Amino acid sequence: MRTPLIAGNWKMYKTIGEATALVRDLLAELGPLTDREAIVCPPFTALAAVAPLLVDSPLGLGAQNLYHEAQGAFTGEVSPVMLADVGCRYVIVGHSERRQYFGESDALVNRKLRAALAHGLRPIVCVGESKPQRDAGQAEPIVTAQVRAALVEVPPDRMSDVVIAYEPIWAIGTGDTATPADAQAMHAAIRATLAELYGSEIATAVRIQYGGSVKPDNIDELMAQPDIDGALVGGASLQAASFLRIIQYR
Ligand SMILES: O=C[C@H](O)COP(=O)(O)O
Repeated sequence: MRTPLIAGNWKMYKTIGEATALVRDLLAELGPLTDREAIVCPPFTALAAVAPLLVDSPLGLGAQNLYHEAQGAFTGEVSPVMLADVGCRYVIVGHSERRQYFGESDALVNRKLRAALAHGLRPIVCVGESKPQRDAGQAEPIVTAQVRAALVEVPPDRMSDVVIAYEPIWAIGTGDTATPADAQAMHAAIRATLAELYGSEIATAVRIQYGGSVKPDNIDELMAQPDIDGALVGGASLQAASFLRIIQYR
């Protein structure tokens, strides 16, 4: 049985003071989580301030990116060792904004994913098609190819730590969510690809999140789909009330 994962990706928002205030507001309202997991992914600068607030709380901690080396002369980068050290359990890898604005290739995404696993982090690897790709009927082959590329040389026994996030690029920050049926269809295609790569037992156990304009008013219908195992939430994770409602999907 898959435990759904709701993750808040705060992107490049929240100073240390704002981040700690939001975490305090979330924890004030959030009861114990028994059938789901929830995490926040603040910017790097707020991780160390947020981490102690989350100890023994229902919320976990993730980062938004990492570099694939443990240490070295890589000015400006942050390593998986450092993320584990600050208390992260998860790290987002290959978000479409990183692919689009920072030129991250499938090969780099794969290196980052393997580095995360090597240092005890759970990667949330993002895949998704653009609007022109969807309009051309190429969404499924493009997304499943991204999944295959991200998982090169990832052995079966590490797949229980991998989370996949399907985020159609045209749905991110636009208010234009994929319909639950379209999202479900892509999630099923991703799971079929996982079954080809690893067999059905492992494929059935991997969590596949949906991301892209997830809001309080669409989370319930999305989570009702059989292959949607959580959400990667951007804008709606920046306010306590909306993120709490998403975590508390029915
Ligand atoms: O990582 C989160 C996604 O990019 C979705 O962002 P959004 O919820 O603001 O559309």
